[in-house]
Amino acid sequence: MTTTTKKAAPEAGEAEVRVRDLRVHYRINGTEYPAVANASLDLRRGEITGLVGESGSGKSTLALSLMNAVPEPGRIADGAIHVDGIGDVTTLSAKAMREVRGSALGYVFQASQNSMNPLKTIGKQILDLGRSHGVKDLPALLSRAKQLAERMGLDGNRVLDSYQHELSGGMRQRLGIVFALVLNAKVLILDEPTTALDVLSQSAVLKIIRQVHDENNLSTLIVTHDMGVVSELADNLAVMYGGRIVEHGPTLDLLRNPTHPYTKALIGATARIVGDPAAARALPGRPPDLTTIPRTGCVFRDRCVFKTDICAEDEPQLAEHSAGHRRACHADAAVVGPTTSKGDAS
Ligand SMILES: Nc1ncnc2c1ncn2[C@@H]1O[C@H](COP(=O)(O)OP(=O)(O)OP(=O)(O)O)[C@@H](O)[C@H]1O
Repeated sequence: MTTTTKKAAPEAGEAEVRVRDLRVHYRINGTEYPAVANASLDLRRGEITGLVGESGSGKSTLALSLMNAVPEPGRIADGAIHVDGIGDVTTLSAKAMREVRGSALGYVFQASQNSMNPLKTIGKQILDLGRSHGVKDLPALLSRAKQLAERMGLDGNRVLDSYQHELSGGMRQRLGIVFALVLNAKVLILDEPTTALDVLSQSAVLKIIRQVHDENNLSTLIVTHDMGVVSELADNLAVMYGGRIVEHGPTLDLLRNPTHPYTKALIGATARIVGDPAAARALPGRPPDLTTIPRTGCVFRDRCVFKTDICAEDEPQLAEHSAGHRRACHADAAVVGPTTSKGDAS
């Protein structure tokens, strides 16, 4: 007789989500182009990971893949995404995926503040969410939603009785986070969670995200093009360019010792990190779009001040540079960092 033992949930620091060799394609005019290529990333229990990079680098596509929710004309072409207790989400049926979305995997998509149901109050939408996931104690669910809304600085009773059009963009963005957390998801994915907020509300909401993350020992991924936003919040940062993760490591280590020229340039362009807006330097050039991402060699080489001949021929692979710090670059790490000159983070 065989006995099955339920696998224990991961301890703090263990990987709850493991993305391996992920490739995601979009089809444009009959041709498939990779928006994410060879991406491998762990989301660890108790840690906030910031996924940063300029617009178009593939961040949202990677985040959507974690929910197996890449829209047409996109598809996950290769790789695996293991979520603890669920399995490889790339192989789950649509029905199984619907069950885990929201309950195990909480998500706030970009612009989700515009995607609430305009015909139902927020409270009714919370009840619908609960029913669709088989929640028995609906009053308890509403009370948790109210508490979370209050944590987000909102008037709980008022927002639950409101329709979307009665709420500001900032209020809706906070409510998006409430929806993501109300079913006790263990993995939280936030795509640009604070873009509709002014700077003060932004930092208040980020603080609350950190508290709720800590209290519930979550594995959290925050996607943003604004390195300043996540540098104060995330435990580790993954930097994307041209669909690749080009550097990944503990936040402080990465900010002090960037080992990829793109990370270094991003840091130098972020006034909040540099400290002096006048010293922040915009990145020269523009990122590639899907059709112009180089198919061979390093995707960043056209904008790289450290490029050599090999960069046109051979794509650098993400490899360990120091404990927990990975980079994909042919240039010597010591030549790229640390950031000390004017305009760099120091
Ligand atoms: N539905 C789609 N059809 C075709 N191409 C797409 C689609 N969605 C995204 N892309 C392309 O895929 C690439 C990656 O886009 P993605 O939105 O993942 O990047 P991002 O880093 O999240 O950027 P942003 O911060 O602007 O959302 C971009 O070149 C984008 O134009």
